Amino acid sequence: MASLVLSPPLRPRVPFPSYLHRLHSARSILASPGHVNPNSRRRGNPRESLAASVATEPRVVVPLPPVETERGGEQKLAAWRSVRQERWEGELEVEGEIPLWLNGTYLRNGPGVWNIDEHEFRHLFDGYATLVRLSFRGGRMAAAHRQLESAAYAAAKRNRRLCYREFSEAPRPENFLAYVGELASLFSGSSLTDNANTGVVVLGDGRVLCLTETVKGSIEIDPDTLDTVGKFEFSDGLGSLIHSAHPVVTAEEFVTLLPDLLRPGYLVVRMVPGSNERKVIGRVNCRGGPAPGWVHSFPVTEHYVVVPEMPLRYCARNLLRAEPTPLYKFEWHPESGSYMHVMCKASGKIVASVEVPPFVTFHFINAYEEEDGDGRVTAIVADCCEHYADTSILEKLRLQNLKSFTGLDVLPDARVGRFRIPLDGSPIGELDAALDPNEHGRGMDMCSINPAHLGKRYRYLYACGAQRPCNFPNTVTKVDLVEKRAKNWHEDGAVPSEPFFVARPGAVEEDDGVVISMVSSQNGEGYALLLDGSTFEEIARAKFPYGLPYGLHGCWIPRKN
Ligand SMILES: CC(=O)/C=C/C=C(C)/C=C/C1=C(C)CCCC1(C)C
Ligand SMILES: CC(/C=C/C=O)=C\C=C\C=O
Ligand SMILES: [Fe+2]
Repeated sequence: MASLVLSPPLRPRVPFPSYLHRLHSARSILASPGHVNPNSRRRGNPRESLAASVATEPRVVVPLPPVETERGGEQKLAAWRSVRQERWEGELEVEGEIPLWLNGTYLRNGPGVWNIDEHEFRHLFDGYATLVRLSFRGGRMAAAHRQLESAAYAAAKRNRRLCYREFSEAPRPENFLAYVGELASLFSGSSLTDNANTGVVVLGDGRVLCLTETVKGSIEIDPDTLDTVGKFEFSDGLGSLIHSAHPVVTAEEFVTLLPDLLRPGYLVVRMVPGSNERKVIGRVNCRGGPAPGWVHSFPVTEHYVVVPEMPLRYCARNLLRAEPTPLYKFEWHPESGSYMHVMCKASGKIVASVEVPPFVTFHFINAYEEEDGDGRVTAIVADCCEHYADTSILEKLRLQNLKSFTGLDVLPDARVGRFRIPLDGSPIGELDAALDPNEHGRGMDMCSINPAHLGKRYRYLYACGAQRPCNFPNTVTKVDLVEKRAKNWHEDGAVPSEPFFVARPGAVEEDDGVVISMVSSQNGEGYALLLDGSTFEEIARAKFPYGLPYGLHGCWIPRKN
């Protein structure tokens, strides 16, 4: 069994946090008889307030769990296996050179625990939120890993069963009365999960939030300790239960969309630093369908918010079901049309609403305004990771499918979908591939850009692409939207997470910086990978002492001094 003592012990050249070698790790608490909670057989309502559930656990050194092995002793990819670390911290040995200017913290959130005892979750998006941190200073790298103490996670640990509705999983009511109670709690939102497993953002005032698609799953954390601070309470009484998992966050504002399932549409809202109050910028009424389209993310330009209306729409009936449907809480309505709406940020007025070809996307990449010779904005260009209007990608993200790669090429094709939304009153917008998708192996998701280009013209995007055959995006790709070429990083059998671009302070070129990704490698290990943003050559990697589960989105917090 591996142990967490780094060998040989590293002697910091620059002061590092003193907690680096105080470690606490435990695998699958929910499966470990040693962790049976005395309350675990408790009946009644297992849901509780987040504040009550925030636990401060003792820091003790315990051995690392053995890396799971397949029959015959061959080690397995950790990406889709639960890797529980209630509290782990350590310095990582670096191969290569970390630029001395890289000074700050990269935080990544994502599902990382997909079981409760013997019960294995169904879908990638069901897993309990897992934070991994990389701290860079003076060319060195330290790391930390913790579970987020959401009420959903705390209740699952305490009761050893699912207590809240996750993306594809719902607690099974024990009888008809309990079922009626469940329905009532669904309308109040109390049965929805607060498992904030999708992203992590830094507000302009420095507060750090983990987020998911339920509004109650907005949870503040302390980036230094990864402690769960508590639920982020919005003080505005806007009342929506769900929002986009990806608000657009800058030093000046937090902008997000609140889908309205009763009167199909979206509220576009804005919150400023230091406040917990979202103010309504405006409202978009849906043009099609029985319900709003899923808005996992949306793009903005300097002056406009773009509201996508996909034919993959929320479905009230599916929300009420305990059993998953083929598209989970959603339904595909191609007949309802697909639209892109553009709202002026200053006035809340809708300046364009055009019909576009059908599309399926989780992630918008960026958007910008096109001007004519007189500086008048004539169109909005909005780019996304587009799945050819094929919803089967949702099914491909089931854990059973992710875990059973047979060598067949089963990842559906994806492209950089580029919308052109005219602002001259024409009713139709365009959607085309921004470059030949073969440049990135016809895989495209989990994207980032240089944040200095948010809402502006830009040339480069970073994302995960594909080296086929594969069942999941397995490359890190840099796309040059001007040359229409891509550079691809790949390692056999490895699964890299979202490449995250960090600009060099003082940089002039858009791609002057580094790209960080966390890789789960074929042999069961996990490492942080640094690529040069410009050449896309590997500049450093640093191995974790255990395998890393897959994670979703990250953020960068520069060090202040
Ligand atoms: C991880 C990720 O990308 C998406 C997570 C989405 C979640 C947890 C969605 C949850 C939902 C419910 C539990 C009920 C209401 C609808 C919806 C927001 C999809
Ligand atoms: C990981 C993923 C899609 C991969 C497709 O190729 C989507 C994640 C969505 C949530 O953040
Ligand atoms: Fe996402």
